Amino acid sequence: MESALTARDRVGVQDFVLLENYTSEAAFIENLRKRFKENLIYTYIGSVLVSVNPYRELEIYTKNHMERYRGVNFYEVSPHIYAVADNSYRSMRTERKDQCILISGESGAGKTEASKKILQYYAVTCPASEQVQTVKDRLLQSNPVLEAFGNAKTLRNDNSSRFGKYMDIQFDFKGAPVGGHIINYLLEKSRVVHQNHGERNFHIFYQLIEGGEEDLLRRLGLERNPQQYQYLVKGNCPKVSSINDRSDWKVVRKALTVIGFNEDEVEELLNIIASVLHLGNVQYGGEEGNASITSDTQIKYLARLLGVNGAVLTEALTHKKIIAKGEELMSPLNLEQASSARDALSKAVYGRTFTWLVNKINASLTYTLHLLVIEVNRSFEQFCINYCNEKLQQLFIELTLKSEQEEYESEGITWEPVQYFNNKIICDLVEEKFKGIISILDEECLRPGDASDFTFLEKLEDTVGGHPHFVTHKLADGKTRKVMGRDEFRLLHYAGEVNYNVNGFLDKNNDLLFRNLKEVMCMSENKILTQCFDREELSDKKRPETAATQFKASLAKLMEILMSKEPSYIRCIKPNDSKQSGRFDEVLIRHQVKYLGLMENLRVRRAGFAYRRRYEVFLQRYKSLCPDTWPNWQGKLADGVAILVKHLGYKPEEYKLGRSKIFIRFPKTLFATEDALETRKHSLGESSWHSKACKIMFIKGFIYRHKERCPENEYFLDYVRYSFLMKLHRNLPKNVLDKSWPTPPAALVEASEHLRKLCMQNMVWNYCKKISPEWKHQLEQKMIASEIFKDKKDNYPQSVSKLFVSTRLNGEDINPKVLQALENNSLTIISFCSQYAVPVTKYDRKGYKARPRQLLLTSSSAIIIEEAKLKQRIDYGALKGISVSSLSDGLFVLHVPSDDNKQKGDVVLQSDHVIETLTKIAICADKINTININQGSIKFTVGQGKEGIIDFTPGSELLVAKAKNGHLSKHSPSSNSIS
Ligand SMILES: Nc1ncnc2c1ncn2[C@@H]1O[C@H](COP(=O)(O)OP(=O)(O)OP(=O)(O)O)[C@@H](O)[C@H]1O
Repeated sequence: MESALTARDRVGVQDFVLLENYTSEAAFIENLRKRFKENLIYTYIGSVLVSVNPYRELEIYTKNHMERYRGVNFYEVSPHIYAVADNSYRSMRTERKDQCILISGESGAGKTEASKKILQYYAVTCPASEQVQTVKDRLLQSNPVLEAFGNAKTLRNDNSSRFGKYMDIQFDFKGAPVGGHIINYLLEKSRVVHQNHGERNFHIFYQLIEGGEEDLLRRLGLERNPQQYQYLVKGNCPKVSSINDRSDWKVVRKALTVIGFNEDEVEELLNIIASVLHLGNVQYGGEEGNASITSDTQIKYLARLLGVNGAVLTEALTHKKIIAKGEELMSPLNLEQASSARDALSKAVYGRTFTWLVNKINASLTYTLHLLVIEVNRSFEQFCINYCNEKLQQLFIELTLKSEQEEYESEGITWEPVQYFNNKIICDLVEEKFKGIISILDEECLRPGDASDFTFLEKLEDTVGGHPHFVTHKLADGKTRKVMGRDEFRLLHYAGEVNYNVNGFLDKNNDLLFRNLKEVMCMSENKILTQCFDREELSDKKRPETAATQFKASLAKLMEILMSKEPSYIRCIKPNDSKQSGRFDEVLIRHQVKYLGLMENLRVRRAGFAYRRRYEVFLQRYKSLCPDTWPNWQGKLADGVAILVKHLGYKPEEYKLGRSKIFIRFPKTLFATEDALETRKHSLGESSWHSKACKIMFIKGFIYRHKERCPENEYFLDYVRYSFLMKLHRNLPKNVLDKSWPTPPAALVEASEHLRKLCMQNMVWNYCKKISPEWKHQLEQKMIASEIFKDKKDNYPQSVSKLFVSTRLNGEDINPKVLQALENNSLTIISFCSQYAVPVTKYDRKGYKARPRQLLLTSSSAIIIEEAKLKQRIDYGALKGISVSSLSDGLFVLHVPSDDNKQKGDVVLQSDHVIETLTKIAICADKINTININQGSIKFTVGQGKEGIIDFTPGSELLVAKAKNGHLSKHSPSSNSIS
């Protein structure tokens, strides 16, 4: 890390703990921005890796890069995901402690990509025997399969994981991966039956339809058209440009084989996928309260694909089994109930098959260490995920604090308490027994009577209504009420407020499948489904656990696992919502910095000291800065460091010496030391060269210096060349305007000139590469202004440093509404469009200032409005010319064609930004070469063929008067009078 400290102004700091102003969110974001601009997507907060999605392939994941990070200390190389992967792996091997890598961030932030990068790193760098190679292959191949069944296109991410997963990789004592395990949390099953506009169902459905061979589709009774399937048309988005379903199908099909699925299993799996599509097409008709299935085509396919009896399935899809007075009765379902029973079956079949698939993959391998937190935008799931985030944040802060505290303790440094927000209060609000939101939800789901989402909300108000982190519409103050629905509750999470709509909470929490549908599935002959629907479930009279309680229990288990491991963290950030590379949307990023708790993390990490290093590392790096430690320190390491920092003038409050490490409190102390080292390196380099050259024929070389290169002068000439290059290296021009260049020795004049040109080309190239489109446009306009006005108009030089403001006179984008309102002469519009307009003043023939006018520019014409009454449209194409004086005034004349009798004559205008205004008009009107810059006077047409003249005379103030000769006379400050 130290290697890049010198470039910190341009590329920011590689570790946020080195930010001087570490409590400032603005400084944090600025640092991210600087690095992102340079394609540096990774930055540390201590050992936490912050990663910003580049949305483009970067050349930083090659085998060479992997090699660079292998076995190297964190701080010796620039931040990278490979450093985290390698560090965890080495800690596991050397400290014999289980490791885990936690990856979090919102949808599309890059979690899946991050986990793949880690897997690839291990696959390439870990040792492997032949047997291990199989595990490695399976490990990598499980990804496309999991993604096909668990990922979908959402508005935020074309390949969004719709389940949370925890992967565990096991390594043997030699460090080779020998196995793994995946736990999946909360698959978003509702996606199987419904998708929001612009979103898709899980990828596998489209892959099968697009890529499946003809006879396979025939067997499954499927058509090659996703529009035919009710479960695939809801989002109205069957095709996605970034996804190739056909080739993905091939990848998945092959991967299934690699991870050990035989042909029969694949066949059964695809039967299930196809049957879900057929289920979606089951249509109901019949009278209200008595649903019947309108066509038996689907049932025929379903019976075959699911291996069930068609008639029994039909009955189960239209009836519900109830037990009255010990007798079983079949009660008909109405249309709505039947549709939701059908959808519940589809969700259960797909959800359980997914779990089966994950277990099957688990059986085929034995492997890793990370958690991906999904982000779902549906209320109940979002509630669960945010609860999970809240727990992870709690763990994160606790563990960071704990490890800081432990380090201080082991180093014998007094711990200074850190103020931080403890989110236990929010975790309790959600999970506490009897009193927490989950308990209240379960109670409503299980109690007899008419429980509904609304009674749940009321119960919440009664029970946790007074909690400082809980609000509902009823309990809120007036302001909050305006942004809350009556069917919502709001939680004040550590990361901010979130409103949850209670609709669907009870249903999703119950996640019930009618008993008779379960019975049908238990009778299935499909081998996968027989494992998914266990007959024992039918005899178990106990109610199955609710979804929230299951989730809470699995989270508790997860926390236990994580607590027992050494965690590493990767925090992923999404730079914009449009999946564009190079776009840094500050508002969105600030939200994530908050949501991920990064400032809190930095505060805790920076609480005491910004920087710490082991004595030997510190001494090795900086020993040349002190005569006592250079070239080698022979005594105790701690004493060497003490002498070194004393020599460097560190003040006592700037550092502490622990048992094996030095702790430096402020980044500026480290930076100053680093800068001193840079300077020292140059002088060291020169002096060693110098002494060598002196020893060998230096004087002789001097005497022969003007001769051709020969044995007598070669050392001398090399030395001269070396010192000139070193001098150049230290004094290179800083930017394209910096024309300084060290004087070369006679022998290097030509080479120096070549270098100077190369250096300039390079700077120009770099400058052009970094130029934004807006800045390019600005420069182009400035160039045109220079062509027109340089050395011709007195106030041109003052305009050079002032930026042209795009909103002042924007040639384009005039809102059509504005134009329309202008046609109607509506006054209010003037203020509305003021950002596009420049106030101008008209001078009438008597020389009085007339009422102010607005000049609006559009791409094809200018419109002049005078208090919204007078409207004149000047067509740029027809403009005869533009005249302006050579003095410093802002007066100018637009000459309009005299045969246009709608015009009242030429337009005389005044602008405070005359150079900018005229440049922009000249560009729009294509009149760059025909601007008349007049010395004495300008003629203009007044209308009906009459002429007026404006005389310009230099003066100390602006004055317009009607002179005796009838001309308008304008005293304009000359360039001399403007200081
Ligand atoms: N390091 C990276 N290099 C290049 N592109 C990336 C990188 N990380 C992410 N991306 C791009 O961003 C997209 C979204 O990333 P990814 O699927 O990993 O997000 P996610 O956080 O897992 O989202 P979700 O929670 O929705 O699953 C990827 O498909 C890829 O195009």
